[in-house]
Amino acid sequence: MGEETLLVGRGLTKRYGGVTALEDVSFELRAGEVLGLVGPNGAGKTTLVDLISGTQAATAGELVLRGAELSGPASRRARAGLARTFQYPQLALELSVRENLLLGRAARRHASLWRMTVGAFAGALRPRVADDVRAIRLLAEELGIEGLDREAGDLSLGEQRLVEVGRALGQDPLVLLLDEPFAGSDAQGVAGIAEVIHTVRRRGHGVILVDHNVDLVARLVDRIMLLDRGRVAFDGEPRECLASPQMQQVYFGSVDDPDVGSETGTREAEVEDVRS
Ligand SMILES: Nc1ncnc2c1ncn2[C@@H]1O[C@H](COP(=O)(O)OP(=O)(O)OP(=O)(O)O)[C@@H](O)[C@H]1O
Repeated sequence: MGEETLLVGRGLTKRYGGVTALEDVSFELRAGEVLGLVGPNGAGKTTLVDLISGTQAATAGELVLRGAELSGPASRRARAGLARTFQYPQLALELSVRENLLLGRAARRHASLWRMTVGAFAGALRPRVADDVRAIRLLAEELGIEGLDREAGDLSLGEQRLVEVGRALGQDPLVLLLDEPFAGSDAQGVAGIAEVIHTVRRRGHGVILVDHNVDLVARLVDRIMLLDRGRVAFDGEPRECLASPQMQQVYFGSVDDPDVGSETGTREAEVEDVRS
């Protein structure tokens, strides 16, 4: 793991009217690091991912990516090196798997879908298309994505997730934000997504992985940040996090129950069982 600081968040706060979704959250993601973000429903995990990706504007706080302020709309942040997936995959359902993956390759180069469309019509993309198509064939092989000509709308939820994660990897992100990527995935999907996480780490870039499955997260990440009601309850080594009183308190409301494993084991079984 590299020591270089990749992304810093300071004092991030988000209020929706009277609801405080996130309160004074600070964190650091180092180059080559995978940070797990866990916490019960409503803890603020998706809100944090939204604030980082620019999907939502922060009420307060700042973000710094490789020493430069990270701000503005999601498209600008994508060009700066951020890629994300959503809790509910957001593919262009009428396009093929190949075309969806191509969108990822193009997103880093173009300011917006609008400019991308104009660019495509103007022929600006043409010289790169052959390279992109080749790269996508390799990417699909690596992740176990089959049937590149299928319409995205015909895919199962798990397949859509894998394509969305593949599309995000195609952006060659400095920071990849994955919001519950395993839900609805079968074993092959989980393996493909884990491969993406390892690839980003090997490149010396960073991943923030949100998931309910604490056990699975603990096996894939270098560090875990536990959120509880919008605040950071724990930030440290996965094993220490699993054994921490904060973990017991947040998930069970008691520090006496030592059996976090059985709870997370149940969730893992859900991942295995939800075949799509
Ligand atoms: N658009 C919104 N308007 C009002 N409140 C919101 C909005 N989005 C999120 N919230 C609230 O902010 C809090 C944090 O929500 P968030 O979705 O970030 O939690 P989460 O940890 O991702 O939960 P889950 O695991 O269920 O996805 C919750 O209380 C939620 O109801």
